[in-house]
Amino acid sequence: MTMMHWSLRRQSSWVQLAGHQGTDGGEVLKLYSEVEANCLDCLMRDPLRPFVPQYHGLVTKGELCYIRLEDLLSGLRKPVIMDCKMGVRWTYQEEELVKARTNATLRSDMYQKMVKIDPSAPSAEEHEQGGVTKSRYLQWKDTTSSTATLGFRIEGIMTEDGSVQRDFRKIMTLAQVTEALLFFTRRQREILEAYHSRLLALSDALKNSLFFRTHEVIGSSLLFVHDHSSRANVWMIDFAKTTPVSDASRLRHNVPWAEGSREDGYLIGLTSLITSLSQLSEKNNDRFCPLLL
Ligand SMILES: Nc1ncnc2c1ncn2[C@@H]1O[C@H](COP(=O)(O)OP(=O)(O)OP(=O)(O)O)[C@@H](O)[C@H]1O
Ligand SMILES: O=P(O)(O)O[C@@H]1[C@H](O)[C@H](O)[C@@H](OP(=O)(O)O)[C@H](OP(=O)(O)O)[C@H]1O
Repeated sequence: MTMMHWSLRRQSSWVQLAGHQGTDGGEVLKLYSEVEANCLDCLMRDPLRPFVPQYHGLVTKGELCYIRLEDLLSGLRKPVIMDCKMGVRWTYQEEELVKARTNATLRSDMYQKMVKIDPSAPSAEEHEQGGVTKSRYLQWKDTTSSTATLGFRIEGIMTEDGSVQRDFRKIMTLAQVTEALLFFTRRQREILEAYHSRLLALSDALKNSLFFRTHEVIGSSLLFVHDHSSRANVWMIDFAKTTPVSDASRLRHNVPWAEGSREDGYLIGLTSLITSLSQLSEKNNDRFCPLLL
């Protein structure tokens, strides 16, 4: 499979098909989720459609049902990929917090992951119990990365040799984001400018999107993809936790989250990315690869 899985745990949720002759390219199949299928249905009729992989409906294979999606890596040679998890509250929906309070199961796997990253993160009580609740773990992840402050975090980067770097979770400042973007693009101005333009176009489309106005977007990513031919594109992916909001008139997407507000902070993240890319796209910026100037 050429697609990248940041989470090996979920690899089994995906199937990749070869492109058929006479079609535009390959398709990938993602394990069916009603929430995600509903979102993709709406998105195919929304101004955001050009920013989302084309959705071709459902297919059943054996006992499992899958969502058919355009393969965003189709036709690219040695693609370089960056997955940015968007929003100030990337991982948890409000109802998950409520559930977690009533059913505070201790997770030893999450405790282990926490200790591996920072042995001093769990409290004395959590150390004693050898476990943390899921909501505690997810909130800790959000607040110890740029998620809570910059409204997004870089989950991982796959370079053209296929190796995956996941050392970006501790990034907290815009200056560190800029360094990561320079690493990701290998300082190629054309690619940085292409990403910048694409994000500005996305920002416009979001303003006109009924889908965006009416949905709490949680756990969604922007997938940045380019290859050696300097083709560069950004896509919105993963809508498995994106849900409609009944009183949508109050959703702003650009304010911090307070419990009950259902705000996701998606636009805070987009603005951070645009700010960083616009600084790099400035004409006189001297941080590009000299050969490519
Ligand atoms: N349409 C697509 N074409 C090619 N690759 C894709 C496509 N959609 C997703 N991917 C790849 O698969 C990865 C995981 O996608 P996604 O987030 O939708 O799945 P997930 O199973 O919910 O994973 P996660 O646990 O990372 O949230 C993305 O980072 C990307 O590399
Ligand atoms: O990326 P990490 O640090 O390994 O942590 C996982 C990640 O936050 C997933 O989003 C989450 O699944 P959901 O998105 O489905 O909540 C999963 O919970 P899980 O183990 O309960 O599935 C976590 O273990």
